[in-house]
This record gives sequence, C-alpha cells and structure tokens, in this order.
Amino acid sequence: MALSGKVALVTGGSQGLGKAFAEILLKHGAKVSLLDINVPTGNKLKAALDEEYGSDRTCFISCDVTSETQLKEAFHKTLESFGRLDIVCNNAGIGNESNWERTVDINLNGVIRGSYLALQYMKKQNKGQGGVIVNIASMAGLGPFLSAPVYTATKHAVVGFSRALADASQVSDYGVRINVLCPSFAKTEILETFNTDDLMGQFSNLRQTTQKLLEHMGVLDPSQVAEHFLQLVTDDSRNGAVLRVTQAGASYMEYPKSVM
Ligand SMILES: NC(=O)C1=CN([C@@H]2O[C@H](COP(=O)(O)OP(=O)(O)OC[C@H]3O[C@@H](n4cnc5c(N)ncnc54)[C@H](O)[C@@H]3O)[C@@H](O)[C@H]2O)C=CC1
Ligand SMILES: CCCCCC(=O)/C=C/C=C\C/C=C\C/C=C\CCCC(=O)O
Repeated sequence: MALSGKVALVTGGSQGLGKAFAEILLKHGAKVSLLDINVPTGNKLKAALDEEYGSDRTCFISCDVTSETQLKEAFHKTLESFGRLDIVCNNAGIGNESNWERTVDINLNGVIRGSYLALQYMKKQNKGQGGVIVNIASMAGLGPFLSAPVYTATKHAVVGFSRALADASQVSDYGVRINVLCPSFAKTEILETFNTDDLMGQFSNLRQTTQKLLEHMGVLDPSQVAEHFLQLVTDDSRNGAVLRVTQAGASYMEYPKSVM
C-alpha cells in the first residue's frame, strides 16, 4: 500500500509509540487522526505536527477507547475531516495489575472495539475501499511476562483475536488486512509502570526481576519500532502476520497452518 493520500487513525496517539507511528505515516504522505485521553499532550503534538507537515495533515480527537460512543464518534469525525479511512492502529494500552479490569477494558476490549469499527468503515461490503488494521500487542503477547499476568493475558488475546479476524476478513473478502506488532521494551512512559507500586499491585516484589529482564533485553527507541510498524501497513502480502520486534531485529512468528 502506498501511503500518499491515505488516511490513518491511531489510538493512544498523543505520545510514545502512537506518536512514533503517526510520525512515520506522516513522513510517507498519509494524513493522521490522533485519538487519546491525554488532551494537553495530544494538542501539543498536533501543534508541533502542524508546524512540520501543515495543519491539514492531522487532527486530534479526545477519545477514551473504553467508550464505544466516543470511539464511534472519533471514527465518524475522522471520515468527516479527511473523507476516507485506510489504516487503523489500535495502540492505546496501559499496565495496571491493580485495576486489572481497566487493563482488560483498554488493552483488549479497546482493540476489539477499534477493530470492529475499522471493519465497519473500511470493508468493501460497506462501500469502504479496503485497508489495513495494525493491532499493538507486545512480546508479552508471545510469552509470559511474570510481573504482569493480566497485561500478558490481554496481549496474548490481542494476538489471537487479530489472527482469527484476519482469517475471517480474508474468507469474507472484506479487503481489509489485519496484522499484529509485538515489540519488546521501548522507551516510553509505560515503563514507569515498574516504578509505581499502585500499578504493579501484588507483583511489586518482582521489580528487581523485571529490571534484570529489561536490562537483558534492552530498550528500543520508538522510531525503531515504527519502522517495523510501517512494514505491516505497507506490505500488501501480509495478513494475519505477527511481527516480533527486539533489539536483535524483527521476525515474523510462524504458527501451524490454520484449519479454517
Ligand atoms: N513501551 C513498551 O515497552 C511497549 C509498549 N507496548 C504497547 O504499546 C502501546 C503504546 O504504549 P506506549 O506508547 O509504550 O505507552 P505510553 O504510556 O507512552 O502511551 C500510551 C498512550 O495511550 C493512551 N491511553 C491510555 N488509556 C487510554 C484510553 N482509555 N483511551 C485512549 N487512549 C488511552 C495514553 O494517554 C498514552 O498517550 C500499548 O498498547 C503498550 O502495551 C508493547 C510493547 C512494549
Ligand atoms: C506492564 C508494562 C508493560 C511494558 C511494555 C511491554 O509490553 C514490554 C514487554 C517486553 C517484554 C515482555 C517480556 C517477557 C515476555 C516473555 C517471553 C517472550 C518470549 C517470546 C519470544 O518470542 O521470544
């Protein structure tokens, strides 16, 4: 998929990986709708991006992915502002093992809400032009992250949900590809989770172990992660792909062939 003239929507787009995804899409000619609950940071980012790319290339929409109403409205506004929708990145996520119900509602339910709305707007059967969904999981979607069991569960679920949806989309001929990105640690605010007892909940005793894991695996720059995100967006041959990104490089996960 060539990105010039295409329109993307990124949840959790105010900062961190969402910001890096928006920037790489803009660099390649797309327009981007940024959705986030962090309004001051989102507005600041929009102002900075206006300087660099012009004010018609982005919009910022205050939106909580736990609200079906707000998310629907944000998709509607994106269509209204830019006239089309081609790329949806369900990226908003948190690490909170104390309020684990909220973690499930954002990391998993938010991805499901965003993916279903994306299909509704992009699938050919609804007069959409087709497109691509990239759901952001984590390496914790591929194996157990011991200090964050609920976070691990949500990210495994994002991988399973996205792979099943990709098969469903292909068999139903929606014209929409669905892929998953599984990064290792990246330098963003979510890493503060490990310094916050309230968020670690009953696993704050595992801080040292987590710190060792982090030192062992290293910390990626968001721009490195964004390069691999771009691959999932642009490579039309990829549907149901799960891309693992570490300091050592990126590799596609291999699974047994789907039984369908
Ligand atoms: N940074 C890392 O080490 C890794 C992060 N990830 C995933 O990447 C995604 C992005 O996280 P980061 O950029 O790292 O963290 P971050 O904390 O910098 O960014 C997360 C963004 O999501 C927004 N957000 C949180 N709850 C929201 C809600 N209910 N509705 C809308 N927006 C909401 C936040 O305001 C923030 O702007 C998450 O899904 C995270 O699980 C995956 C692997 C590694
Ligand atoms: C709770 C805050 C989350 C921090 C951001 C994040 O998702 C970071 C994840 C980094 C690594 C996950 C750690 C362990 C996963 C365990 C094994 C994966 C092995 C799978 C593989 O293919 O190697």
